Amino acid sequence: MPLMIFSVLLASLALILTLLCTTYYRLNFTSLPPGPRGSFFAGVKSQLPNSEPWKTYAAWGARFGGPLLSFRVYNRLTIVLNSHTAVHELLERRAAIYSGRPVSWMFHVICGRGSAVFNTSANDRHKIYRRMLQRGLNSQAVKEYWPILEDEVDVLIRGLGETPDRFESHIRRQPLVLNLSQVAFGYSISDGDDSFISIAEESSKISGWALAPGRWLVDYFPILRFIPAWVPLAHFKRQGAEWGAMLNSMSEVPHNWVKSQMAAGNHIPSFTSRLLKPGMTKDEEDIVKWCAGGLYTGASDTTFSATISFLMLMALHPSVQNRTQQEIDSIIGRAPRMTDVHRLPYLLTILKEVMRYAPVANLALPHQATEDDTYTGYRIPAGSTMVANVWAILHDPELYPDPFVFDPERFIRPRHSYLLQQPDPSAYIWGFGRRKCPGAIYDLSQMLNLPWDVRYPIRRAGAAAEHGVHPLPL
Ligand code: HEM
Repeated sequence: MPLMIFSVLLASLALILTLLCTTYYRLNFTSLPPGPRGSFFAGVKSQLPNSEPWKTYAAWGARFGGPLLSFRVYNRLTIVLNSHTAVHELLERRAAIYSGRPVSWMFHVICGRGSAVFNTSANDRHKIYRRMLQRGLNSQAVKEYWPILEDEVDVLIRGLGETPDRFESHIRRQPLVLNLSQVAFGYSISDGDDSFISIAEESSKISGWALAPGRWLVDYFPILRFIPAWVPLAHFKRQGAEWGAMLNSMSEVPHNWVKSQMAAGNHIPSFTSRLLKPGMTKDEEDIVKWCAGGLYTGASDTTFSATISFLMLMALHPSVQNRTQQEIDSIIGRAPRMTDVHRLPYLLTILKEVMRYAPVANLALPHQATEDDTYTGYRIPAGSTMVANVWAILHDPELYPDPFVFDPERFIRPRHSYLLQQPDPSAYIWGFGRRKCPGAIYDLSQMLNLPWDVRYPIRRAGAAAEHGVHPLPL
């Protein structure tokens, strides 16, 4: 008996020692990826740039070497992936442990936006969101929106022709009308000053302020969220509550509008009306609301930015425009429709090059590592914020020679050419793993619909550029 107790004690001791040694080894002999270390308390907070952080991360990556870069702001560790191999291995192949979202205590908790598709952690609810979005945005479903897409371009052209000085608002109207109103809610926006547009713009601004990195101490010391709002220094609590109430009522407006239309029996079929069912629980209805909100939020700024980049690059490269026109004239011989697009290979390469040259989401959206991991000998602790530097990858001269030259030809080199064909940027621009953009097919359809119909304003802008006038009023 004593021998048995002794053996059990010995085995337990061995187990404890092994655990201690493993932990000690992991903490000490595998190190964090290199990067700037900053001050003891705030880390690199004061070194973070106010704009274009992707360029700073790329420069830090080059300075410190290696596929990963790490830095700390207060107590939060960020790991930047500057290489396509690291992105592929971690965010795609190991997606099961890299698909979380870092919590922004200010935005997700104090402003109450944690249940949005973008913000929720990779849990069962997120899976339900993704299934619902997939149903509404797969290639078959997207075909149903083609007539709306085609009609909308006519409105855009008319607007650009009649009031070119309101260029930006015409382009902004396009994704808003399509996604917010027609597709998500069956709502038709009357003009550029519609209240739905103001709501959308306001909510995008608030989200930007509430999510600004390094701005809110509560994001780094979440215990601060328990400070009562009346305490003089708790300005963030009062501000967050005010923004939260505004954001909440803004997402309620379109949702309640659909419900009232349905009750009156005169609604236009939409993503929301198709999913709302009588007798739904509050939570089920909330899921529909957040998904429709995701459609709108995902589509507005992204599509706007891609459209502006496309127009500007076309205006600056008249030879590319002319070649597109020749392709359309020789292959289709009339204004093409959505079904013709895949017969226009040059047009498709232009879109690839626009997305590569001026990516919309230069850093995609941050993911979170949900378990401890290692990569190329570096330690990645659970809870790290993982940032894919999409801009650095799409401007990596090893993947894309002369990366700062706008050259659609790079994607159509003949197979036998001594120059390798360059990777399709679609592998990076839509994000990664279980978080990849569910609106990719939809957005491509929308973008593919643009080029021929906007060629008139593009031509005018191009001609102006040749005479030294700024090509577009940006
Ligand atoms: C040029 C257009 C667009 C670009 C470049 C783009 C890019 C992205 C990127 C980079 C992400 C983050 C992926 C990640 O975390 O790894 C994302 C997420 C998302 N996008 Fe898009 N997007 C575009 C248009 C759209 C459209 C048109 C919709 C809806 C109709 C949409 C809906 C969403 C949603 C709901 C998410 C959140 C996914 C999640 O967290 O699970 N996006 N998008």
